[in-house]
Amino acid sequence: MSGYVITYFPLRGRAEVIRMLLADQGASWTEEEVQTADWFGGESDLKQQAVFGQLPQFKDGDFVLYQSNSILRYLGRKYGISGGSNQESALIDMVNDGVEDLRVKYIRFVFFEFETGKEKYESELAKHLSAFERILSQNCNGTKYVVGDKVMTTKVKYKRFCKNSPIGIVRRGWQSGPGLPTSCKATVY
Ligand SMILES: CCCCC[C@H](O)/C=C/[C@H]1C=CC(=O)[C@@H]1C/C=C\CCCC(=O)O
Ligand SMILES: N[C@@H](CCC(=O)N[C@@H](CS)C(=O)NCC(=O)O)C(=O)O
Repeated sequence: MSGYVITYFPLRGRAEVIRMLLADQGASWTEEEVQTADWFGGESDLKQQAVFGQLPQFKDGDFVLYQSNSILRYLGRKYGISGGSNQESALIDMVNDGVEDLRVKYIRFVFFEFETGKEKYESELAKHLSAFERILSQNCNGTKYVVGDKVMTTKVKYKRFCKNSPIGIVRRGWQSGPGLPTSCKATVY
């Protein structure tokens, strides 16, 4: 066993990309599921323990880490998939930060504008995703990854949270997938 533990709600959410990265690397991990009622009802003292009062929490043996993107970068460095130079790493960070921005839009939509903002969200989504497609297409004519040409150097994968609402990142290859806007080329989970 690797000694990895992901503690999160029973959701894909911010834990899913960590799971994807580990799965891509052939690593195993344990899941600690926190029920949202316990979390918000104060039954779990994890919220007090959590550095910023939030999940996911990631453990690598005794090493405990929070912040999903920090966890991704930690694992990226650990597995040697965070870029072959300072500039490659910066480009990877740039794309990941772009995904974070999109995630925030998605969260706003899901939690605050689900009934009222669906049309707007979906119409703007293609535009947001086209930025990632442009980056992908500019590297090796779109046949490889966001950065570099080696397998696992940097990869983007969209994840489907709900119908036609893909978001999320994992450093991975890309291809057309079902359930996405027609202009979007990405793999859907
Ligand atoms: C029952 C929810 C209780 C947890 C509330 C929590 O503060 C919200 C987490 C969202 C924040 C970022 C995400 O990706 C998280 C998930 C966003 C949307 C749900 C997507 C469904 C899924 O990923 O499986
Ligand atoms: N920037 C943090 C955000 C973490 C976050 O928003 N966590 C949510 C779940 S996705 C949470 O713990 N919500 C419960 C709470 O805020 O009490 C990260 O990327 O890990």
